[in-house]
Amino acid sequence: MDDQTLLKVENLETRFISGETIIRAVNDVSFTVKKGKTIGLVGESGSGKSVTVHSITQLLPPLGKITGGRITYIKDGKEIVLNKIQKNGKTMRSIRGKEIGMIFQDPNTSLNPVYTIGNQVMENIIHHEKVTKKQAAEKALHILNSLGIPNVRSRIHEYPHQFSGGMKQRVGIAMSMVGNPKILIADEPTTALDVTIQLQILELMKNIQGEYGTSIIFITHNLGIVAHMADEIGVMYMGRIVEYGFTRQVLTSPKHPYTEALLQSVPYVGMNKQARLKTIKGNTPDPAALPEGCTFAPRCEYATEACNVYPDEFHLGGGHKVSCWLHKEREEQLG
Ligand SMILES: Nc1ncnc2c1ncn2[C@@H]1O[C@H](COP(=O)(O)OP(=O)(O)OP(=O)(O)O)[C@@H](O)[C@H]1O
Repeated sequence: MDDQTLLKVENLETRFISGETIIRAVNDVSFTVKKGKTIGLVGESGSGKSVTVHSITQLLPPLGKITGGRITYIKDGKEIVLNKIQKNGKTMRSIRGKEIGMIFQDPNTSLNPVYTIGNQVMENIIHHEKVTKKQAAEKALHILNSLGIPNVRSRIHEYPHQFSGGMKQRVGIAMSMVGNPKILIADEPTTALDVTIQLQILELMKNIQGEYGTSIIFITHNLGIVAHMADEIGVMYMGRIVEYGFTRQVLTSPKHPYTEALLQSVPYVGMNKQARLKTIKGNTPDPAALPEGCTFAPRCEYATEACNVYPDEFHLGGGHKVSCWLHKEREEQLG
C-alpha cells in the first residue's frame, strides 16, 4: 500500500439477514481513502452509502453482517483489518471516534439534550485526552470558537435546544474533531439545514481539512454538494459502485447510464441552464430480490441481453472505472 493510503475497502459485501430474507445492501464495493482527500459516495436513497460507512466503523444495525471483503485501516504504518477485529474490542474503540470521526445528518444524534454544550464537548475531550478539567474547558472554548460559534463563553452554558440547526451541526463537527481524527465520515451532514447554512458548514469542513489534512468520506445524494466537496466520486446503485473516478471525470463525462440519468435528473450549480431535468424511468428493484445481472438494466435505455450478466469493471484510463458492458470495447481499445 502506498504511503498516501489511510483506508482501503476491498470487495466489501454487507447483508441483512432475517429468516429467509437476504438484503444485499453492499456488494463488491472497493475504494481507497487517501490522506487529506475527500471521497464522495453518491446515490439515491437505499443505494448502500450508509451501510458502507457503518461497515467501516463496525456500527451496523443488529441484522447487518459483513459477509465478505476486507476493510484495512493503516494506523502508524501498521495494517489493521477492521472487519477481522472485535467490534467493541480495545483496538476498534481506539479507532472509532478517534482515528475515524463521524458527523451525522442529525446533529442531535451526537448531542445529549440534558447537558450543556460546553459540558458535552469537555467530556468528549476528557474521554479522548489526559487533561485536567480546566485544560478541557479551555480546549472546548478554543474548538467552538474556531468553528464559528459566536459568544462562546456564554453560549457554552446553553443546552442543545437553545442552538439553531446550523450551530448544532458546528458543535457536532467540534465533537467529531476532538480526537483529531485522520478520517471524518460525514453522512449527509447538511441535509437538514437550509441552503446558506449548508454552504457555511461545507466551507467549515473544507477549512478543517485544509488545516489538519483530514481525509473525508462524504455521503450525499446531492450532486452539487459532491461536486463542491469531493476529489473522487463513487456512484452507488443498489449496493454497488457502478462508476468511480475523479469528480471532474464523473460529472463532466459520465460513463454509466445511471450516472448520466442521475445528472440529468437533479439540478446542480453550474448545470447548463437550457438543460431540462428528466426523471429516471421505473423504480429501484426490491433489494431483497435483485436481478442476477446489472441491477440498473430494467431502467436502462441502453440495456441489451449482455446485461443479464453483471458487467465487469472496465478501466477507461486516468482512474476512471465503470461497470457497464457499453464500455467493454473502449477498455479493449485502451488495451
Ligand atoms: N436495519 C436494516 N435492516 C434491513 N435492511 C436495511 C437496514 N438498514 C439498511 N437496510 C437496507 O440496506 C440497503 C442500503 O441502505 P442504506 O441506508 O445504506 O442506503 P443509503 O444509500 O445510505 O440511503 P439513505 O440516503 O436513505 O440513507 C437498503 O436496501 C436498505 O433497505
